[in-house]
Amino acid sequence: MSKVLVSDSIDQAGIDILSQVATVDVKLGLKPAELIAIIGEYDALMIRSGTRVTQEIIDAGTQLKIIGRAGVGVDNVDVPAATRRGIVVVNSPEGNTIAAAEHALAMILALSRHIPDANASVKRGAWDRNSFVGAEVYKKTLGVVGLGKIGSHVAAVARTMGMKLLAYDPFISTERAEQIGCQLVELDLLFQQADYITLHIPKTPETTHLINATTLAKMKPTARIINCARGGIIDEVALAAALKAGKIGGAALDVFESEPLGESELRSLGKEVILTPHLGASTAEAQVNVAIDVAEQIRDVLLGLPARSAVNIPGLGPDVLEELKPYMQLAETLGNLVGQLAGGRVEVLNIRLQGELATNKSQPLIVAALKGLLYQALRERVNYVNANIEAKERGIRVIETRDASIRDYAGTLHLEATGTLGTHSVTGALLGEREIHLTDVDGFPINVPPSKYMLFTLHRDMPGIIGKLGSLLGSFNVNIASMQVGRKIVRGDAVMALSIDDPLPEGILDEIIKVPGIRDAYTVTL
Ligand SMILES: NC(=O)C1=CN([C@@H]2O[C@H](COP(=O)(O)OP(=O)(O)OC[C@H]3O[C@@H](n4cnc5c(N)ncnc54)[C@H](O)[C@@H]3O)[C@@H](O)[C@H]2O)C=CC1
Ligand SMILES: O=C(O)CCC(=O)C(=O)O
Repeated sequence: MSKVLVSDSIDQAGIDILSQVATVDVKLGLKPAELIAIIGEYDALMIRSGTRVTQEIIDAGTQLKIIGRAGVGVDNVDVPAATRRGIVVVNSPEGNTIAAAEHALAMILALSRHIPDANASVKRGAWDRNSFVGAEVYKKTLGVVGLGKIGSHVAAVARTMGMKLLAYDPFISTERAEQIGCQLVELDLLFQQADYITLHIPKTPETTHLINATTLAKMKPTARIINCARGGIIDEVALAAALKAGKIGGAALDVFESEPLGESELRSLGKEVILTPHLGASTAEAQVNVAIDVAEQIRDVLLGLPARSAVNIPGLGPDVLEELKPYMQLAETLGNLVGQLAGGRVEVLNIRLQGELATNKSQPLIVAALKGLLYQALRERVNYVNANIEAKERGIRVIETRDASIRDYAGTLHLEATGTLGTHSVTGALLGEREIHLTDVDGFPINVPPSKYMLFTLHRDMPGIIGKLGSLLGSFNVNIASMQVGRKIVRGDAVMALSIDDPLPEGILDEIIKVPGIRDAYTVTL
């Protein structure tokens, strides 16, 4: 019989499901070394946010087939390490949506009416009605940053309380925002106009310290900020300083840069600050939902069936998967690339399956391309199962065509996306069995393997331009690993594809497009 280790507190409903197919050991509060010492015995590990599943733990889990996260965020799991070891990582993308949204709404009201401090004062024996005069949310402006599952629910409820809604989400269409009753605006405008700012975004390199001294300075002195998403999106030192100086009105935080919260200025502040110990998902209902959702997936995988919310591998049958695997990777890479070239808010994605890919068997490649396209917005939360639904919810129209007559390689995939940076296209193929190559960018033929950091320019093919770009990158200490120019006619328009060793430093794109002959430049991280 398989063995499952449950190392965080999980609802009994989940344990009951696991017990149908496995011996279940519940061991809470294990130290990393203790977990490393025993994980080798187990086929599956089920966790919440308390256990950090590091590379060492994954390496020690020699029998592990699946890690189940009973919740949304998988940032406490080293997913790439699990993927490398062939371990499926599953989560519950929706089981605690309502709980987290209601916690954010509770924070908005509790902050407005000083409920935690008023309660504490009565319990201390006082009857002080003057210190706790609050503010109404009716007719106030709520700025929702991140209009995904939780943000949308917060917005929908806030609307019924008579709040005016602004939203910032570069990956959501205007139509989708309007359906929820939100006006999509740029972040600066949201910061300037909102009375309440609520964060519902993942923590990514782009969102880390999104709320910092500079952005806090743009807010109203009465603004209240709520973070029930992820610690680290707010610079806590800057927030405490802004609150102390009266530069903003209040803050309610459920998540922290480091959890459990250690020494912090925030603890010393008064009724304008509410702190909860990562309780967003802590409702009886959500805990049953996530426990059942994740336990069922662990059970299925242990029985050799696919998982419905795998964050790192497709929920497809093993035969199809084996055959299509290299092309799935190609489709994902091209989706990610064209999404970044087209900018946010992609409205239309054209996918052409060419050559031997022009058959119905290749259908999963469409999902893989969408997964790649949505990666910048959703990170690990987009998977092969939900990519279609997520794209639909974002108002992305997918047009698929097949052309078996195009046979320059065995099979090629052509993707064209229209977003905030206009329409861009990429084509790719496999060289040999599985080496991905870009064969065309924006209609210009090239032949380069994609790399983690890339720079593309659209320029005029003329003497000296490569040298000038090389020197400019050199002056910013950017090392070029490879470079190729694609052109249709000599001295006409051309595309340059550069692989670089590190991400481009800020501001350099503006300098690049000043180089005479260069019309546009795009940087991507794959
Ligand atoms: N406090 C708690 O206990 C809980 C916290 N969470 C956290 O709440 C957050 C939101 O979760 P969901 O709504 O389920 O996720 P979701 O994936 O449905 O929505 C996230 C939204 O953020 C948007 N986004 C991505 N990058 C952005 C950026 N740079 N600027 C603005 N928008 C951006 C995406 O387009 C997407 O619409 C996550 O960080 C999740 O881990 C989730 C459940 C419980
Ligand atoms: O397990 C928990 O309580 C944390 C929930 C959470 O943050 C998530 O699902 O992303």
